[in-house]
Amino acid sequence: MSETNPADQPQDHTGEAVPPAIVGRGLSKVYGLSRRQAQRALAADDPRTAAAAAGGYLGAHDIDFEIAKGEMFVVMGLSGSGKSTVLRMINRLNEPSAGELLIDGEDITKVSDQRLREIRNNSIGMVFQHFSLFPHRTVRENAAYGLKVRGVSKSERLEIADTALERVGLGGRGDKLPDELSGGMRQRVGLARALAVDPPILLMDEPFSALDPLIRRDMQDLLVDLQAQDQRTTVFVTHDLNEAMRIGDRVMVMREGRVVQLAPGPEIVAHPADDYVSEFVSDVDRARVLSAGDLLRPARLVLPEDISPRDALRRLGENEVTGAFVTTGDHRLLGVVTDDRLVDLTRRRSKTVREALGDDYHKVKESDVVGDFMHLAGRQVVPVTVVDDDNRLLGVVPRGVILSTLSTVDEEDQEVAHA
Ligand SMILES: Nc1ncnc2c1ncn2[C@@H]1O[C@H](COP(=O)(O)OP(=O)(O)OP(=O)(O)O)[C@@H](O)[C@H]1O
Repeated sequence: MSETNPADQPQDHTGEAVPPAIVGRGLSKVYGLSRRQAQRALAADDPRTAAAAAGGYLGAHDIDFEIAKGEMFVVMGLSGSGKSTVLRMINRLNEPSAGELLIDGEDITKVSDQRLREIRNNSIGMVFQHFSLFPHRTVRENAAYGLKVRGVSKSERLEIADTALERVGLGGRGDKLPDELSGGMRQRVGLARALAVDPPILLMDEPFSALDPLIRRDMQDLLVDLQAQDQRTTVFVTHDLNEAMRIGDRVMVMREGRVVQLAPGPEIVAHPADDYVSEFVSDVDRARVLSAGDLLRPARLVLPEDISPRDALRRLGENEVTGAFVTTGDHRLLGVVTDDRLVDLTRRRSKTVREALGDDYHKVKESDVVGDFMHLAGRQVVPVTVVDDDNRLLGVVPRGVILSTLSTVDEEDQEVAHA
């Protein structure tokens, strides 16, 4: 298993570390056995077999994760891998057989039933694949349902519901009945119902899996937009790695009740932990998932702006390259110089490389996806060049790295391609 890699310790505006929103430690779930029998099975050398021998089923085993506040955390795996089991342990719809589950530091496996109800009502919203809307109530009333349960007055809850419907693109449709809407729109009502309550944590169990691909994509885009605005701690279950990539900050890949990899999507694509993960990765459109930042390599040669053409030529020779970047003292990119232009300058006895600066290179930002610039790679003397918002040079994406990454060649060959 790859390193658990909890989200980089997030900090608030004062630089204080912010504790994670949800922590799972050693979480296991055995179905069909008493707690005592389950714990006996979990203590065995082979818990899966022990659980089965006792007439139970090991749904999830020894799961560890930390979910940061505001993170979109995706749980992904094949059917039956234990995704829903893990999700439902977070609000104890599934009672964990072992382990701790902390929400804002409080272990909810130990709280009273009343406290659990409070946490479920106030802190955790849930969206399912089938939203089970009330067919005889209007879209607005359906969206307001969670607020009704919380005792919010009618006028207030209908107003909040309208705002939520607006946010999911259903403004003006509040008076309709659910069966007057398409499948995709009904899912939007379900989402509006969850948003109306505004829970700090949202659990989503395959919410888009029943939708046609195009509508599904729209819903993913909508979720990404909403998430950019709300930064709500969200746990999203899916069996589709492309969906996981599109929406997730990090992805936890599950197989047979265990975690096989937990990492940001691009890292999973670049370094799948095993053959099971590789199988998922082979279906991913890497060019749309990987960004310049994921393929970033150090620039081979960076020269200061006050270097003489003669010294610059010598450095090119020493480094066996035909071109180099020229930057200011604070790393801002001024341009590139090539050996032929430098030779020209030395002949003219020029003192500075500034006259030789060219701009025949392609600049991208770290977040630009490879698919948007890969056609430009290799057309220029220097590789695709990555800069930050202040035009500071971050590095390059060599053509060989792009080609080898997109064609799943391993890292060693990438280095050869880079050289
Ligand atoms: N209540 C239950 N009793 C017995 N076994 C169960 C129960 N719920 C789930 N399981 C089993 O536990 C395993 C994990 O189920 P889970 O629903 O978590 O998988 P999943 O990855 O979410 O799959 P899917 O995408 O099909 O929902 C499955 O083999 C399932 O049959």
